[in-house]
Amino acid sequence: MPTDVQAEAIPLILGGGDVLMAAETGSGKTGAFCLPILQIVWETLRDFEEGKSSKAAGAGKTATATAWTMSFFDRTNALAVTPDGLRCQSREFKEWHGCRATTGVYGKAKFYYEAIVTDEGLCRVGWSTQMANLDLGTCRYGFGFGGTGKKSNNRQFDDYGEAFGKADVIGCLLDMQKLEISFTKSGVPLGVAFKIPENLRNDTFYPAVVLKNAEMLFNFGKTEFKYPPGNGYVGVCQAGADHIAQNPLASANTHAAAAKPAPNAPQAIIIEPSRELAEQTYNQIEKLKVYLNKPEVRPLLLIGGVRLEEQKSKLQQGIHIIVGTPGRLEELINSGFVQLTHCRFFVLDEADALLKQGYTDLIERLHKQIPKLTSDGTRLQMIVCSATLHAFEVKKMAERLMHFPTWVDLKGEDAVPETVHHVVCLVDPQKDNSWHQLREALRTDGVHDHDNVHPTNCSPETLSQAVKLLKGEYCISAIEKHKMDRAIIFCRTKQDCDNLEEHLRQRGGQRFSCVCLHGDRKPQERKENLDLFKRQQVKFLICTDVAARGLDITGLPFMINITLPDDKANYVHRIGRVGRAERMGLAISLVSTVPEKVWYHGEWCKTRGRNCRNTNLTDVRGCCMWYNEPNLLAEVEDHLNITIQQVDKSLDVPVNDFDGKVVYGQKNLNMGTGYQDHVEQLVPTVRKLADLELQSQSLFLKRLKV
Ligand SMILES: Nc1ncnc2c1ncn2[C@@H]1O[C@H](COP(=O)(O)OP(=O)(O)OP(=O)(O)O)[C@@H](O)[C@H]1O
Repeated sequence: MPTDVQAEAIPLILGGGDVLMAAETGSGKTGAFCLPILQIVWETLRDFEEGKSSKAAGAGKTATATAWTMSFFDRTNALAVTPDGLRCQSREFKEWHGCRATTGVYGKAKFYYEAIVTDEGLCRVGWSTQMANLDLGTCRYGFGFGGTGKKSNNRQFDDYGEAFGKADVIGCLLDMQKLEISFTKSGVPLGVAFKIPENLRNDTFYPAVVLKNAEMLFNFGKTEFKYPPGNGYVGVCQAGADHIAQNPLASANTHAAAAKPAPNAPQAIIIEPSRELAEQTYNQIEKLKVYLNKPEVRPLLLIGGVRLEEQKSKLQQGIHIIVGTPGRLEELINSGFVQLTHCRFFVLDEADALLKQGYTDLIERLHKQIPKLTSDGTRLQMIVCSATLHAFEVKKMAERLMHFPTWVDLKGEDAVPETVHHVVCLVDPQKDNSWHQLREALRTDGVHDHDNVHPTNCSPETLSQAVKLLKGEYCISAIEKHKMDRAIIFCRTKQDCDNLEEHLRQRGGQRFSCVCLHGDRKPQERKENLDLFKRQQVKFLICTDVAARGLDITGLPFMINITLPDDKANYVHRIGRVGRAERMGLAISLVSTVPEKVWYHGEWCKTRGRNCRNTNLTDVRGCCMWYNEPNLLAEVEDHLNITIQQVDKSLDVPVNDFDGKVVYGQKNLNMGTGYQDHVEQLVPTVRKLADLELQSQSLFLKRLKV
């Protein structure tokens, strides 16, 4: 059974659309893009084998040109054309992007079409010959009328008619008898704009448009014109066969690069923000592809930490889908080891993380290099997903790069799945003074090594140090209280992870067996540690935000936040490591009531934190800051529009707020709609309704008789 997001997104992707997929953690987004991609890639491979090289699966079917549309081919790269070929859009703010129609007209007759302005922005529309450049009106062969009330030909911009904008209908008239071009605005004639030079008398004229952050809809006469011009003009659609010519640049054949892809030219590129996620998605593809054989779909994982030679040799053997992290991927593309000629799917998983990690330029560079149409005429599809997709940067990127994307957004802005119970435990060193005499205290991050911290003074530094010590104790209490034998534990820094690992091992030995996953551990160790945890050979995985997103650990019951994440979106991702695939999960966040002084190594820190002891604050280019968790908590609550349940030091999770019968890590049998005995439950109510209906109808009939 598909999950909700899969039921929505898979048909859209199979149908050729660009999709922005925003659904809760653990809701099956990976399958939602891997399944349709595998299907289409496999179909395309099969067609190649059968010699049908240009069968356009999915998007391509609708995208092939019908007689009168704007061309998918004869256009500049940032101009998008809808699959029906009747709407053009460009979201470029700085440059003009243009397009010509698939068909043109010639000979002694009068022709007409309408262009409707459907958005704000700048438009210029009109006629051009094959010789014209796509920036309509800037050469001798293009004749345009612009929204600012100017006509232009050969870069000469003169006042004409009046300005036009959103919702206006521009009629474009071509009189090849008198050799005149004129325009109307919402039915009002604006007079002759251009005299067509005699030397162009026998040329074919094509409808043409150029846009700057704007959108226009075209009617070539297939549907009724809003303002039929009369006076002998015919819609271009209705022009006779002896008056029309195909635009030679409007056919896919003109782009016929080698139809069969080179071995190193994948059909899909999937970018992930971390090695672990890339590997997980790659494994998912490996699992799903077993249902598709002959031809075999070959995925390849491209991540740092793996020998380049190994990856290059795999590329030469032939690959179809690449899953990778941004750096390694770009390296191999730039050095020519990956070709983009046949890439028809460009997927950004955890897109907001990729953008926040500073990969915006890299993504744009890659997108620019990928042909918007493959050699067999299929349009590039872009799929972007995350549980926290409603970020400003994502929306901006979607506007720039995506082609009329559809949002699959089942629960609106960032939401926490019902399967995740999440609570906060306040750590208050002023109320809880157990830190005064701890015997086996956690080794802390050393921020206060040179401060005068002592239980007898209540300085901010002392309280901050106390919080660090208490959190080590609370973590153990949480584990013991909930008899956790499997949990993922998030710390803020790599050093905090290492210290907690040492603490748990010292305090519990095998009972608290644990491993770390963070950026300072070697790739091989990261992989081994994650595997150990997934195979349940260790109980606890201690990690930084490198593991906050996407990691899918079957039936993981518990998660502990030692500190709230700096980025509020990561709260959703961190707690989403539990409560996946309908299983229940409990997430406990330890939140300090007082400010905690923590490390923050900015770009000015020469060693980027390694052996750094600069405890000055960041405002004087030091490497520490005061972390204010109550504020962070308020931000998270505000973002999610909820109040997170608080529990006290006992870490009792109230059964009234959550269903006490829940077993974390298992599916909740009490959840759902109770459809099993749904009918029986409703029988008495339906019967009662039927009786009432009968009574009311009888009353009505009786009244009629009276
Ligand atoms: N149709 C399905 N039926 C049952 N289980 C499924 C289905 N689709 C996916 N799953 C399982 O659900 C779990 C979560 O899926 P996935 O990792 O794709 O979630 P996600 O939406 O990407 O979450 P995140 O936002 O945390 O990355 C996986 O274990 C996956 O195998």
